[in-house]
Amino acid sequence: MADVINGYWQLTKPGIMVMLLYTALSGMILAQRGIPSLRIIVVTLLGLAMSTGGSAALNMWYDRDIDAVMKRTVKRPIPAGIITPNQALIFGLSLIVLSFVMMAVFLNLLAATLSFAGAVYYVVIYTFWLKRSTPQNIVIGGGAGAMPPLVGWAGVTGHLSLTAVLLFLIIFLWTPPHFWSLALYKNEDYQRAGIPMMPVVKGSRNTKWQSFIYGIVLLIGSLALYFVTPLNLVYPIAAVVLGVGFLYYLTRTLREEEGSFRWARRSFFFSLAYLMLLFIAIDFSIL
Ligand code: HEM
Ligand SMILES: CC(C)=CCC/C(C)=C/CC/C(C)=C/COP(=O)(O)OP(=O)(O)O
Repeated sequence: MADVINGYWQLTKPGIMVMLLYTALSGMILAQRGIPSLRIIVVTLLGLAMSTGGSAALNMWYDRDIDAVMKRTVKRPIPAGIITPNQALIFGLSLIVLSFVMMAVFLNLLAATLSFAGAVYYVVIYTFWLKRSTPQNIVIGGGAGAMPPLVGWAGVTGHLSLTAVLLFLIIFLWTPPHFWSLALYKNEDYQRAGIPMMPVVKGSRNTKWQSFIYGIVLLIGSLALYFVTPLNLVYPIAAVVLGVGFLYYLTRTLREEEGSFRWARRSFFFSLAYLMLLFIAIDFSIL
């Protein structure tokens, strides 16, 4: 029984979900320029947890064939035989529908629709279509993971703004260096599963260069936020320090010899710290 409960929990990709919720909360604090009401926080984050968790479950339902052949994913609940594919399908669909209804009734239709659109984007556009067909899969698919701040913003204000779009853009530009750093050292897995990730199709050198270029554009995009919404100096300082730090890791990755993945691994972990700290800096720049 405990195995099954844990299996359902794992279907939601909890680690990634927490980060997605964190970026949404950060967007909410910026939209409110302070702490929003507890009711809005709870409904928005619970709704998003259900739509992101539900779409992760549908991703695992659809990808069960490739998850079973990749070392990193073979222990997931479906390939491990803990949850059946149909259970995952019903669980994922129910969470997404419930999330939409709850947000539409208790929050507003824009937030509910954006959250639903994020789930469709991740499941249908990324998982069903792009992931198995093009090396640009995660560049375009990154848009799904960038949607939570838009949902948070809409949850608080009932509309969108240029500032919200810039938060989206920051996560969108961050996704390629985040994911490709990992894909470099998980290349064998993706090759075996036949997924056309960038390092599989274009090789590691080309992928590292592309990551570096996204890193530069990300630094510029993160600074743009400072010019569209009032923030104190903490933000641009953090954006420069973190952005230059990320570029340092990506440069070391670029310079390490073929077959060594020490800096690729470090770049992946730095990407997680980068996003967390940048969004903390946003909130510290207004509070
Ligand atoms: C298309 C977009 C993305 C792809 C393909 C992707 C891919 C991945 C993969 C494959 C891992 C697993 C690492 C492992 O199992 O060792 C991972 C970890 C992680 N990702 Fe991403 N990611 C994407 C976007 C995002 C976004 C938008 C966020 C948050 C805003 C995020 C946050 C995280 C976190 C926190 C982890 C570490 C926790 C964990 O592994 O459970 N990712 N990512
Ligand atoms: C607003 C809303 C509902 C947005 C949905 C956002 C969402 C769940 C984004 C997840 C992005 C992500 C972690 C992709 C993992 O890629 P993968 O599935 O290829 O990774 P895997 O190989 O680990 O399965």
